[in-house]
Amino acid sequence: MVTANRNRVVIVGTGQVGSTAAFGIVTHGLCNELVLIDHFADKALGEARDLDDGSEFQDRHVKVRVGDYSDCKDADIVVITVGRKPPANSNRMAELGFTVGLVGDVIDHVMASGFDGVIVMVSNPVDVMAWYAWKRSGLPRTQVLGTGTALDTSRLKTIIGEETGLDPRNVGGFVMGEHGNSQFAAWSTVSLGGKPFAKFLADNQSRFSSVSTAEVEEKTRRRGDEIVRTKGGTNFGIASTVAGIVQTILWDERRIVPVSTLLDGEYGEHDVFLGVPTELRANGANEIVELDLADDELAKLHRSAQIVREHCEGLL
Ligand SMILES: NC(=O)C1=CN([C@@H]2O[C@H](COP(=O)(O)OP(=O)(O)OC[C@H]3O[C@@H](n4cnc5c(N)ncnc54)[C@H](O)[C@@H]3O)[C@@H](O)[C@H]2O)C=CC1
Ligand SMILES: CC(=O)C(=O)O
Repeated sequence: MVTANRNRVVIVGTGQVGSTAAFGIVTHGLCNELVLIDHFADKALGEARDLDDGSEFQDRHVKVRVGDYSDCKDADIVVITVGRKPPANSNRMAELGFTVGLVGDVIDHVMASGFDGVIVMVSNPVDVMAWYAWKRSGLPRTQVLGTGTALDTSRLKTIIGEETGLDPRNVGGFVMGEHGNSQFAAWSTVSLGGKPFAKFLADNQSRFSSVSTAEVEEKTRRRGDEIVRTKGGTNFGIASTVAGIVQTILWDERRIVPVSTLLDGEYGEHDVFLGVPTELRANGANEIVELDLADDELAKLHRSAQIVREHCEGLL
């Protein structure tokens, strides 16, 4: 449960993703204190100083400082972004061997501090790492979540916005499953201006004849790879996603976000973390919204579960 005064967020890993997420948290003034930890203490120190130097021009002062694992004891949220920039032409599951040792070490240090807040996992492969962090930490299910398909859902909306020329915030619905190649757009949930998206396209053939759901879905799936290819990693989209999740939890906003959370019977799945719409509260990931997915969508969710579960095997 977060403290009433929304006191402290810790980010472990201050590379491209961690430092940009820190900037998002600072610019939105989400907490009183932001503590940065990195394997290279000088890197965290430099980022903290640089972030704090904008204090005069921020709406609210968030004190940013470098810290160590003892700072996790009283933290409300620990965000984990350790890893490495994704290699070109790789996939997220291929990062498992590199990341798992780092994440295990981080979880042990965080828990040794006496931490009892919410872990937000970002490191890839995020669904596997969130499950591993949940198991390894011994924390309740609500207190460990991954960013899941929250970023992919935002990407889907952005791409629909690009294709139609409309504001992406007109789009409702979810990308679900693995934050990886087996993710899927749950088209039965996707709407534009309140109309099912497929019906919206059919009703506006003359304007949007070139737009297809298959193409939008594929562009969404490939968006991360495209950005990695062009600039060597992704940071802004995920940073906004992390800041949004942190805000929702810290301020007990109760937004429904497709974070990666433990399925314990929902959708007929057990013991696996996947991106599904979940109500976020001050204590983390609460009720999963169990949608009436179409049969083909449910089959895709099961496929994602199978892939994620296979990669969890043997990690403990
Ligand atoms: N879930 C998602 O949607 C996304 C996940 N990611 C993932 O985020 C992770 C980080 O990516 P980048 O920031 O681009 O990499 P990066 O290489 O820029 O930063 C990684 C940072 O982690 C630090 N680090 C490594 N081991 C550590 C340890 N044991 N303790 C403390 N710090 C440690 C490094 O010193 C470095 O500063 C990767 O796993 C990447 O795949 C990236 C974008 C989106
Ligand atoms: C790197 C990654 O996971 C993404 O941008 O989707």
